[in-house]
Amino acid sequence: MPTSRPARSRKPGPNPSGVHFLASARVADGLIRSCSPKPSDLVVDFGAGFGAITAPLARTGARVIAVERDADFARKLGKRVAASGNVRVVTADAREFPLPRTSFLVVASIPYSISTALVRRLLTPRTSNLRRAALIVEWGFAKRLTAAAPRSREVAWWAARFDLELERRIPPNCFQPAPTVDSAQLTIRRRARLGPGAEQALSALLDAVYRTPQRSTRAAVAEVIGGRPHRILHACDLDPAAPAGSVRPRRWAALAIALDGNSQQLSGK
Ligand SMILES: C[S@@+](CC[C@H](N)C(=O)[O-])C[C@H]1O[C@@H](n2cnc3c(N)ncnc32)[C@H](O)[C@@H]1O
Repeated sequence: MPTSRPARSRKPGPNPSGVHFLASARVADGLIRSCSPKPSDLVVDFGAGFGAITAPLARTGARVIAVERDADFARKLGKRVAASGNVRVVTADAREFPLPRTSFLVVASIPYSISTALVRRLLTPRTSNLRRAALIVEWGFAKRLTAAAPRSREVAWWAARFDLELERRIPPNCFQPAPTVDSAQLTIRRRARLGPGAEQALSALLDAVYRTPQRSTRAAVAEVIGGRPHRILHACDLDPAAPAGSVRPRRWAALAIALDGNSQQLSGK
């Protein structure tokens, strides 16, 4: 896996706060490139700090919302980006900031302490308008989210509807001060939205799977659809005998789409 050599970006100055600021312009650029924001896009930077990501984001011409909880950081960032005209700095907690009601991107080096809460807000709701995200997160967190067979129903729900990819390792020396852990660039891309019927089927499948992940795929699916699931499992190329918890979440999404299609055919829709 490639690592990124740090290329210094604008220094934030003395840092008694314990916050790990991104100090690599190359990492910031890579993050932005993977979302390729256009001037018509709305991009949110959560935990914007002094703008290591906000400032290069502003140069893409996209509309940028920089959310920062620390009022002093937010004030300094506001001054830094005042001339750009396309950045709104908001002093707020990222866990409560109202998410955009239209399609949006997220490019951010998020505070690791709120990673789960933030990703939950972005990926759990059926109505989420998130289209794409590039996040710097703790290495272990990125590994958990991108595991082929997630350990929890929650992560499987995210991975069934979004492509979650661990793009690259980001070493501690890309930050100032350097953290004790490795970080990662996590890229998130929404797949085609499921219809309401397929989403309901997916939710029921994941409930059944993660209640007893070690039982067979055949048993888990039979619980949801009743009767014998052999034909649909075969059609979806799923091994009936494999442990349900070993199946990739995107395969559950494909099965949910097939189940929804079957029920629509049966009801003559
Ligand atoms: C890892 S630093 C990243 C700063 C900046 N994005 C950078 O890359 O240099 C995380 C930032 O998130 C801010 N922060 C911490 N908790 C937050 C929260 N709940 N909501 C919004 N910002 C938060 C911190 O003040 C800090 O500026």
